[in-house]
Amino acid sequence: MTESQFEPPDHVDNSLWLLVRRYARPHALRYVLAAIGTLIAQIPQRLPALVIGVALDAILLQDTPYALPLLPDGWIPETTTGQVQFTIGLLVAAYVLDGTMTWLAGRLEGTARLQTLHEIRVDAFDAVVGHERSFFDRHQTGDVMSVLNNDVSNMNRFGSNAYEGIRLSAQILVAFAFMLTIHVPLAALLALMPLLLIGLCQWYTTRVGPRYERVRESVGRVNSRLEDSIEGIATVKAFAREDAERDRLESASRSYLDRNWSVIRLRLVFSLASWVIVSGAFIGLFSLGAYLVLEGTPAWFGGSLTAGALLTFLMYSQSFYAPIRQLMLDVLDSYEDALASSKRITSVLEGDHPDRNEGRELTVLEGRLEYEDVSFTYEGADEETLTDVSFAAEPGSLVGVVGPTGAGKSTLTKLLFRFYEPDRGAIRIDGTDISDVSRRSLREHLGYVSQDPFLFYGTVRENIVYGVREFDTRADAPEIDHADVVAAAKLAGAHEFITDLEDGYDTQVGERGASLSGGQRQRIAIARALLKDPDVLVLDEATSHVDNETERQIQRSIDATAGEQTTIAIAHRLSTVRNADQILVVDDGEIVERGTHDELVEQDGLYADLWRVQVGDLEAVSEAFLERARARFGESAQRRVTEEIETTEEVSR
Ligand SMILES: Nc1ncnc2c1ncn2[C@@H]1O[C@H](COP(=O)(O)OP(=O)(O)OP(=O)(O)O)[C@@H](O)[C@H]1O
Repeated sequence: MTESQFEPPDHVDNSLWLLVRRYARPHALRYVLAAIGTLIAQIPQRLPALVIGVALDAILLQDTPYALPLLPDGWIPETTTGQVQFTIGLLVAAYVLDGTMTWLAGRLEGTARLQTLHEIRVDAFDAVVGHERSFFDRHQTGDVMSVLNNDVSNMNRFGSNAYEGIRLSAQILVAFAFMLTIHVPLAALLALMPLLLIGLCQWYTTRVGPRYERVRESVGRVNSRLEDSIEGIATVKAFAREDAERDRLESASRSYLDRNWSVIRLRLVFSLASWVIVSGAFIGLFSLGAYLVLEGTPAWFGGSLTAGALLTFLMYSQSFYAPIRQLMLDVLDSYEDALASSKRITSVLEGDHPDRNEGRELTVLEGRLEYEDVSFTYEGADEETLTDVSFAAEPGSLVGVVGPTGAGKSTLTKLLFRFYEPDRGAIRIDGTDISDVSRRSLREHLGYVSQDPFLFYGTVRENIVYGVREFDTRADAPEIDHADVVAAAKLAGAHEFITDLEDGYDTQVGERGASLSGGQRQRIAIARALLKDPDVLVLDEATSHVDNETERQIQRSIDATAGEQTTIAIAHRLSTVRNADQILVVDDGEIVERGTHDELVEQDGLYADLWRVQVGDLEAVSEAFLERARARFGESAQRRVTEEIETTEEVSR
């Protein structure tokens, strides 16, 4: 896999803007009201400094008369006591208004932001599960999870910082407006300082953006490593590879650390440079202000400046400098980080994934399945995996698919589900080309049991009903008739062991069904597929983990249901498909032989040799077969064949 696995498609110019447009815009009213509330709250927030400055000059120093901008003189009490009370009243009113507006705005913004994120996460998940199998061949699960978790959470950080950005901008503007009311030339001088910072910001963003992209990638890699090691914990332990896994994680985590550190280093330089500019400006302002107060202000520089006014001005300048720095450091920084995350999210959202509802509904009347000259190559593979595969399965028939490992048997059935699209040829059900119908409706008619089926965390019962009902533990979820569940479990040879479990059908199966044996898991998966009552059932080595007797029992059940559904059974154990109406022998992506068991034994080809090996008739195995086995396994071929015979004999006994 390449370094940058999640790249937005070409038609997306600005990923972050796309997410904002699509997900924040529907909540625009709440965002705008929150922004207005934040803006309004700035006025009462800045008021106390102004009032205290005026009160200081007028009441304590008795330098100037008590006067506030925009307030008619008639409103101001004349006595000192009255002015003190008036000042206190103004302060209380300012704090109450500030608190109320901030609370309201925070509430509006908080609910809108969480709703926005919720929608992004759900849509991103929907897009991920909408992708076909090739997407999951290309991306590691942990990396995909990090898009859904870390990158979406990163958008949350950006959302709250962007809101903070509005608050800070308002604070800057209001502070500046108040400073203008005190001393225009001094305020104008102060306004030059942000200009110095713009160049610094440009320097920072061009450097930090690519670094954040690399950090996001390494978060994905750490997640992938974690996921891989924990998922494969049984293998890790069996091979005593804990230390090796630790080393691999350490290397991924080290790369994350290094990349993150390179961001932090840059940020520290940026922070220091901005601090120098801001502090320098503040000291310059204080020096100039003190000089003007002591020496008197020339008329051309705006006239008099009192000590109280200078104090207020300096307090405002703090409400001006601090937010500018915070805006640069936190908001700009989280913007760059969110930009990197938004690229990964839009790559998932906008990536080329098919719409599972696109196409017409599939109607199955009989269940006749037909492959016509189907060829297929996996992405990135040099050779075709399937070449000109053609066969027809009559409604209700059982088709066995056998052949050496890696021959293309599973691939053959993956195309039926449209997990992948064939390069050439067509697959038809009752004459309808499956590429014309929606994937959803196609899959509603199909059942699938793999060699290593996946059980979800939940009860046995929930896993059996999975294919026909939402995996839903809500008390009011529609119920499936328990008798149907039991009937499916009986057909799958699972009922007996389920009733022996401590809580029967309500037994928790553990993570991925960990508390059950491989054969038990397979039987639950077969029950799940049979309960769905599909028109075409695919069993991909579905009974490989069960003993011979149970397999025979399941076979009898499937034979009994055959006639109702068309079944394709892939098997290495040839006895599994011995009674099939038709057996396809696949070798190197092609169907090399076909017929019933007896016909194929009669043909004396590959199938006949495979059969002889499995029944222990080694003497009769053809020289061509042994030659081929030698080519495949080298010197140990003979030994392997003998071992297989011994195993088969043991199993038969
Ligand atoms: N997702 C994939 N991407 C690329 N190549 C794949 C993928 N899945 C399978 N292959 C390759 O395609 C070939 C056929 O694989 P397939 O799983 O269909 O074989 P099979 O006959 O079912 O084998 P087995 O009996 O061992 O299950 C193999 O060479 C395999 O390596």
